[in-house]
Amino acid sequence: MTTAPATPLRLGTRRSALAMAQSGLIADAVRELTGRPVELVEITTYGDVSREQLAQIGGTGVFVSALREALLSGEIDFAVHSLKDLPTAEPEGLTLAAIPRREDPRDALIARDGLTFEQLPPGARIGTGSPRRAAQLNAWARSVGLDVETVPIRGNVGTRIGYVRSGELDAVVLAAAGLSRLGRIGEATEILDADHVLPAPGQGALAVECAADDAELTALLAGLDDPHTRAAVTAERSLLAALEAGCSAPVGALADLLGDGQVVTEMRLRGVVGTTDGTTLVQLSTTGPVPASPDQAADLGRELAAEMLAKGAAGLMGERAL
Ligand SMILES: NCc1[nH]cc(CCC(=O)O)c1CC(=O)O
Repeated sequence: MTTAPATPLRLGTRRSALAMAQSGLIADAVRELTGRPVELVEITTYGDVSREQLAQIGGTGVFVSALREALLSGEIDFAVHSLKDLPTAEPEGLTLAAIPRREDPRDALIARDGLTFEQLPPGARIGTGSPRRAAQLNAWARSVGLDVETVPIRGNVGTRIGYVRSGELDAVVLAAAGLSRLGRIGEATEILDADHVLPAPGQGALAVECAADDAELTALLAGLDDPHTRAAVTAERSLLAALEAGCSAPVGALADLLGDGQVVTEMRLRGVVGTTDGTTLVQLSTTGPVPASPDQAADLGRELAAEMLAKGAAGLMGERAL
């Protein structure tokens, strides 16, 4: 008896090197898990704006929308996003079927001459387009008497590393996970401790999205889900949502599961919001029981947000990103 070859699952992806790497990883995992063929479908955006201009008006949002439209129209079956680029509100008709185990959530420094942050010389210029990174780097510098300057930059990972290689900047800060997925983590000169720089909510995690009414695919993809990662990022994103901050707000958050040897005993959630010059930070931490459900994880995020708002967090988020 012969069986017809299974119809390939269509995975929609952006064309950037990072998006292709992330989609490739998930495509491999889906093939292994289901035995089904997976084909990558490149999604481009239409209109009269160039890619350069797209990046300037906050490119990722535009691409998230394009992928989501392709999902809703049935042009593709599923899509992979960097969770940190997804707005906290989930759109009607779509579901985050899987949040796989996340990579290192921390930020990484790529500095010239192998330097670490605290080894940077006076006047050093550090490139980052993120007000969250600028706020925390400037606060850290201040606390150790380091005289450095953060400089706004844009562009994809390769472009940003290029500013250091060309000598235009002394250092840049990028997500360690993105560097790992591009095979460039070896270029990091320091992985920044979360006690100094809290990552963006959801950083290092991928989100696999499909149509909510595609029950068969939702069930297949659920095999890639990591409940611990889902709990952690749910707490981080609920903190972000409760602060009513957008994805470009100067908000950092990291949830981790604390253990006693092999046994996970509680979840800790740390959050920060600050002015980009680093003169004022509201930074708090809380712990709760290991969440039994994403809803319970979200409660921890809302609790910490309430405490941060009581300490003046709202006033720090009005500041416009540089
Ligand atoms: N906003 C761009 C973006 N979106 C996701 C990542 C890296 C991968 C991740 O955080 O999961 C990056 C690059 C960066 O911040 O260095």
